[in-house]
Amino acid sequence: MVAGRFVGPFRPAARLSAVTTEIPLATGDCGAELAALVAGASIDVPDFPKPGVVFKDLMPLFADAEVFRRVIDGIAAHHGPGSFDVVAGVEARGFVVAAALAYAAGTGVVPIRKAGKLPRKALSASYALEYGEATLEVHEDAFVAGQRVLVVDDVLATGGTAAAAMDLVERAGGTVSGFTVLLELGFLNGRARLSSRAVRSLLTV
Ligand SMILES: O=P(O)(O)OC[C@H]1O[C@H](OP(=O)(O)OP(=O)(O)O)[C@H](O)[C@@H]1O
Ligand SMILES: Nc1ncnc2[nH]cnc12
Repeated sequence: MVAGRFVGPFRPAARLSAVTTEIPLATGDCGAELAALVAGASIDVPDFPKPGVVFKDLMPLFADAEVFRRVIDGIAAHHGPGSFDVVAGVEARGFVVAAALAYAAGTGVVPIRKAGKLPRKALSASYALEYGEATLEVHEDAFVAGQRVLVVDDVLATGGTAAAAMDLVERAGGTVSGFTVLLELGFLNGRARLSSRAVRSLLTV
């Protein structure tokens, strides 16, 4: 695998003009191979969802069977068997990562949902993110007391979403074992806000 090259059948350059093929050396917390996979399968979309924001689109990574499998298996291997009891994922893109990782690791998955979607009594946390504000919720009985919860998402930007998600996990009785994302926007300093947590990103840009 060469950093910056697409490894699967998906070739966004043929479909999307926004793709950048000159990708700088990829670095992250889980090794050069996983960093390169994420770098090679994300697309920068300027001014989405509002002017000034460069949106990191990871849909090509999810759509490429080989890249998706290698990324999910790589996360599972990095954490090691038995290092967490359940995966929690943040709606919506985090669900894709969370469900696949839970399946690969042999655990269950707890969805942390946007407000108003859960049918039973839920805990809420409101927060700001790079391009707006939102509220997350989790069922109050989502976790067995002390259950080790690996929280996952696709992107770490300001850290507002991650902080709210982990706060909810702990208020619901879980013990956060870590927070893992595919892609971190380092210039937004989200990691500093999560300094008491074990944060891992496959790729930091
Ligand atoms: O670090 P932050 O600044 O909080 O931003 C990161 C969050 O932003 C995106 O979610 P979004 O709310 O856009 O939801 P989506 O997955 O439904 O698109 C992304 O999936 C993260 O959850
Ligand atoms: N720039 C960005 N790209 C994709 N997802 C995000 N979530 C917050 N900021 C983001």
